Amino acid sequence: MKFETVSENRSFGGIQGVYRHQSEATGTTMTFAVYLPPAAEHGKVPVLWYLSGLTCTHENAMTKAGAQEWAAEYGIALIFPDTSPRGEGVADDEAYDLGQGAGFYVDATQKPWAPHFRMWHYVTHELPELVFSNFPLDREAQGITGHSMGGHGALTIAMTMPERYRSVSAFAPIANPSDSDWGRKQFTAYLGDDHAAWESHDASVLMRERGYPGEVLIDQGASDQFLDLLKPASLAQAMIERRQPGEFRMQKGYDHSYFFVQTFVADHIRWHAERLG
Ligand SMILES: N[C@@H](CCC(=O)N[C@@H](CS)C(=O)NCC(=O)O)C(=O)O
Repeated sequence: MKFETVSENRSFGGIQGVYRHQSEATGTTMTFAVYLPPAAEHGKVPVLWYLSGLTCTHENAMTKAGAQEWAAEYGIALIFPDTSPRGEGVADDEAYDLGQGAGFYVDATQKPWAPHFRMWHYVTHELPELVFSNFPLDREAQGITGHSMGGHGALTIAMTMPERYRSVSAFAPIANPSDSDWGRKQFTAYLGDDHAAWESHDASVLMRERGYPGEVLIDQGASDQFLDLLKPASLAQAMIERRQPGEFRMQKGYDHSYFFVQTFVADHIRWHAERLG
């Protein structure tokens, strides 16, 4: 699989790269970022996938989360995919929470989204094939995290493929999209009226039905301006019903922004590093 280098910068002794490739999954050019820690100079390193939220590209977390310092310290690589296909021939919507920048980590089945909006396949199949064949990454040591819409992606992907994603955490995830305006509108657009498909992309439903075989770490700002849309209580309730091991932390005074993410990112990277060994 071919890709081109957009930029590479030294960061905390490692390399923060941005790359571009022609994606078969989305039929578009996709940009992604990879942070390789210094340890990657000596052999394959564990990988933490970081999925971003609404309106984001590969760049938001890469420049705002402050994750590289901790990834360097714990010897773990970071991968930042984009959040949707983009471009002139790609369907879009005027709203910030539908279309480009809002792929919701599903494979759309409905018009006009189906031809390009295949972010589940992109993030779980195509991009892994590309990065594992081209970077010194340990395929057997993958964890996944994300923020908001990306937290939804991380949780649903990890609970669907726990044998592959050996650790999972989330920052302020969209926790119960089939019962939220951050979910119903997008699932109707991308997946139609097939509520079984909705449920297979709903972290609270998946938590109730299958849970995750390891421990789960969730951080949620207690002053998050989007609490009504994120619905953390649904996920916390589902974790209790499932007897899911893990930590669900309400962080006093924190909002939804990257100031919240950058405050707790070290805890999350340590969490993954400890489990990916
Ligand atoms: N209406 C807000 C909502 C979007 C929002 O808060 N997005 C979060 C994820 S759900 C984000 O990470 N924004 C980009 C950033 O803070 O860099 C906006 O357009 O900024």
